[in-house]
Amino acid sequence: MPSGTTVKGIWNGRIYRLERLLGTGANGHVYLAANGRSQYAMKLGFEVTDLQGEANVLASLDHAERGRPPFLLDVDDFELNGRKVPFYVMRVVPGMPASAYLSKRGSEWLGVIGHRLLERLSQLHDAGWVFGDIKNENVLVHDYGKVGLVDYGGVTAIGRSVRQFTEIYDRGYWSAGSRTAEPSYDWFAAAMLWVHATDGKRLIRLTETLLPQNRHPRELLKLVRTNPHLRPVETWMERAFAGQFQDTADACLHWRSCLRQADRDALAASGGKVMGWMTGLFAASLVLFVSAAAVWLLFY
Ligand SMILES: Nc1ncnc2c1ncn2[C@@H]1O[C@H](COP(=O)(O)OP(=O)(O)OP(=O)(O)O)[C@@H](O)[C@H]1O
Repeated sequence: MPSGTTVKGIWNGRIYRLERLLGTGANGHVYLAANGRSQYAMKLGFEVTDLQGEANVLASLDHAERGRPPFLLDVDDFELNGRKVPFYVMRVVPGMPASAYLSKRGSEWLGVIGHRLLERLSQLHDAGWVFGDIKNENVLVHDYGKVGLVDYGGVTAIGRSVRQFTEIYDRGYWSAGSRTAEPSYDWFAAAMLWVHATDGKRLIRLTETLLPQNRHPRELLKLVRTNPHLRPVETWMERAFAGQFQDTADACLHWRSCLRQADRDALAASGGKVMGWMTGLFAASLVLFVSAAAVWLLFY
């Protein structure tokens, strides 16, 4: 719909002015919308049941996480050419997809962003939900690595079947487990996000060339072990692919300890008197990776 379109809710009567399209997906269009001087994200749906399902999940999350301001702000229909179009209004999540942020700001931010994503997942898991559809487009990153999630269409109560997922992030696709909503489902997808964000070309080539019966985490680990950006978190990736954390708090702790270890390795590597250029390069990449993380670990 063109910017400037006015949307008036039939039931709640609130009026919004559409400013621009923020994004589009399988379930609808999301617009930046203004009501007075405030800006919101408005999702207009194709299917009433899908949109209602997402709004219900957002309302339950707001209820479960009462300590923070509500994310879901309005749910209504409006009339367009004699047809009712369902919509809901939420807070704007600022930022850009994780891989764009890493390309722009440098892969040394992976440590901070990865930890913040795990913290957000930990809150969701504690409230009894699994995010389900973790993927690059749904993890938005802004100032100093702050992480926000969008698209709650995949959020599923723990124990049910995941409602919505993206094939290459799905552990079922990689023969690494079921599609039951468990915290480990999100750990796997988070690990895939980091492979995708730092080594997308090789990952896509792998998915195109592997026979379905050969899809297995060991193939993913080959990518991880030959990717310098992921070397510091290699043991975390192994455990995430195998679902081997006690809970998401444990996954956060292990991520931090990987960063600390990388920090120590970088210091040790730079402490030698004579450094070959290979060692120097390795140390430089490690220092780059951990410098943001170290500052953050000290002051966070
Ligand atoms: N609250 C928000 N703040 C800012 N941008 C948003 C917000 N919600 C959605 N977006 C943008 O709109 C895009 C599409 O939204 P969303 O993912 O909810 O649609 P979808 O139809 O469920 O997509 P998909 O096909 O990936 O499931 C997102 O990738 C994001 O860029």
